[in-house]
Amino acid sequence: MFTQLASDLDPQSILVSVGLISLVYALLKVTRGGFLADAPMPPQPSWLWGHDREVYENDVGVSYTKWLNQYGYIAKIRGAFFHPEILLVADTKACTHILQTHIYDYYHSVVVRPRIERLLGRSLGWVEGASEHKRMRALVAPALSPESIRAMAPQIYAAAEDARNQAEQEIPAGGGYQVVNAMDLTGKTTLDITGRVAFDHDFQLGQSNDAQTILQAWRRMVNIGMQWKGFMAIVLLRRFPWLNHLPIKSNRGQSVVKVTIQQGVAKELVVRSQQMEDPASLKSKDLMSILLKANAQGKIDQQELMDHITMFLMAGHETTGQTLAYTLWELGKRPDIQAKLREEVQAYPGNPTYDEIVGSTALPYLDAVTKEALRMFPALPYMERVATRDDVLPLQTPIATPDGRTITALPIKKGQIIVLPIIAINRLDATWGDPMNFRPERWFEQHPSPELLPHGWGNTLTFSEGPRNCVGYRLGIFQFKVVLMTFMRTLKFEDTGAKLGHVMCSSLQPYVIGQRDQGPNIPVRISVH
Ligand code: HEM
Repeated sequence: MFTQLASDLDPQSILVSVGLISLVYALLKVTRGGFLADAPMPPQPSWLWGHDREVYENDVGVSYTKWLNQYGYIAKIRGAFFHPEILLVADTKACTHILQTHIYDYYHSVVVRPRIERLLGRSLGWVEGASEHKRMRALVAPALSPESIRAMAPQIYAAAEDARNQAEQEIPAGGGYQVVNAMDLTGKTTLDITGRVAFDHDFQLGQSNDAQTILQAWRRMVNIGMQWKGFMAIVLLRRFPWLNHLPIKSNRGQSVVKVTIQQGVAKELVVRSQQMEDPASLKSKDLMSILLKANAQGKIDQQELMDHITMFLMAGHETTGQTLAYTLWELGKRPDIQAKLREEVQAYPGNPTYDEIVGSTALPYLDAVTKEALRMFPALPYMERVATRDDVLPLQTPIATPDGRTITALPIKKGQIIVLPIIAINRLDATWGDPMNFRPERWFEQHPSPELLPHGWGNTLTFSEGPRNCVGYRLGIFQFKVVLMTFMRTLKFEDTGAKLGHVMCSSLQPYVIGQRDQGPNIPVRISVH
């Protein structure tokens, strides 16, 4: 009966009772003020929503960027329902402290971790603690090394060319054009690449049943998360983590993608492995061989195998596909940049190797467009952590306290929630000058303040930094460049005039303003050049 009752509840219907509970909570327990007194706070938070509602109602990152521009590289905000203060950290030294030197003292927060588990399982993005994390990372990292990506290159080029040819065939002949959702085009291309290079699985350019089921399940989940109830779910789960364990609809809905993958393509891969003569002797360094071998040797059980497949299928394609879609949109709005990029890639003879394409010398403008796209549109716009012990954050840029002192370090308490707003860090005025301008040329210039630049790839925080940075960043960048180059050679992208809004729903999600209920969409006009 309890299960039935709980499953009928959605975040909106429990709002009133939760409001009352949180009021009692607030009266019984001092949950704010005090420890973060030295950090500046934007004025006038709502008594019930704190600053959370403003963050949600603005475009992704806009409020964080505004506050950090205003107060320096540290600020604190109030969370909804009397949540203890949340610390926003953009200071480079503090980021490095959290993400590199003290990484294992900062766990994914109570909102993030159970969500990752429901979405993708107990794989690398979920695991905590030095020894388990290092074990999983050491298991999969060889599949994503430069050596492995060199071996994948022909398949990545083949998949990109197949996707481009298919797109060309769908364009009406005789100088016609088609309006497509760039998210669909790039999403199925990167899913196809991930299937081929990591799992030796053919998603038939997004047309196979497996591909359709996975893409549709993800889209349904994102559509729900993009609505008001998605915001409510996040603030409620953060305030009342025990809600994570209730079988409410919004929690169960997040498992659909994982279940779809694990009952479909992952199961099929496992069955295939059971038919192999001796998986323990597999020599290949592709992800599937590494996982099957580890399973056959008893190093990982079948559930862990399934969870790694799920994590890598989704993390491997969704992030890169999204950034590519945003790039096609920007290039549609900026024909001058598109023409310059096309000129460079068309002049390049043949397909560059991994080593030629990965640096900035063989195709410098492609490299600059890639860095600019990843700076402006980080697929994961925020990271949220919780301190597992009392700590002191060192600061690169001293901050002025509300009582007029200047401090160079900020003490924090165990349990402190910290948001590392990647998208805001990548768009700060003081660091980037004209951050909202898509300007690849900036990557040929001297950045104004090197000590203020993040320490992650390309001086951005897009792939995070340190021992838990994105393990697939080399593959992400390589497939991004290959697909963009392949499309640019013969396809032309133009603006449709649609105005986009952006929302955080597990990752950065675009929608056409006025059509948010229709889900992620970046309409672009596509023709043969
Ligand atoms: C443009 C593409 C990509 C972006 C922007 C991106 C971004 C990120 C970020 C910011 C993190 C850190 C998240 C956190 O700590 O909360 C991360 C972790 C991760 N990424 Fe990526 N990623 C991309 C592509 C990929 C690809 C292609 C793969 C796999 C083939 C991948 C697999 C992972 C995994 C497994 C982790 C967890 C690493 C760990 O905890 O040790 N990502 N990614």
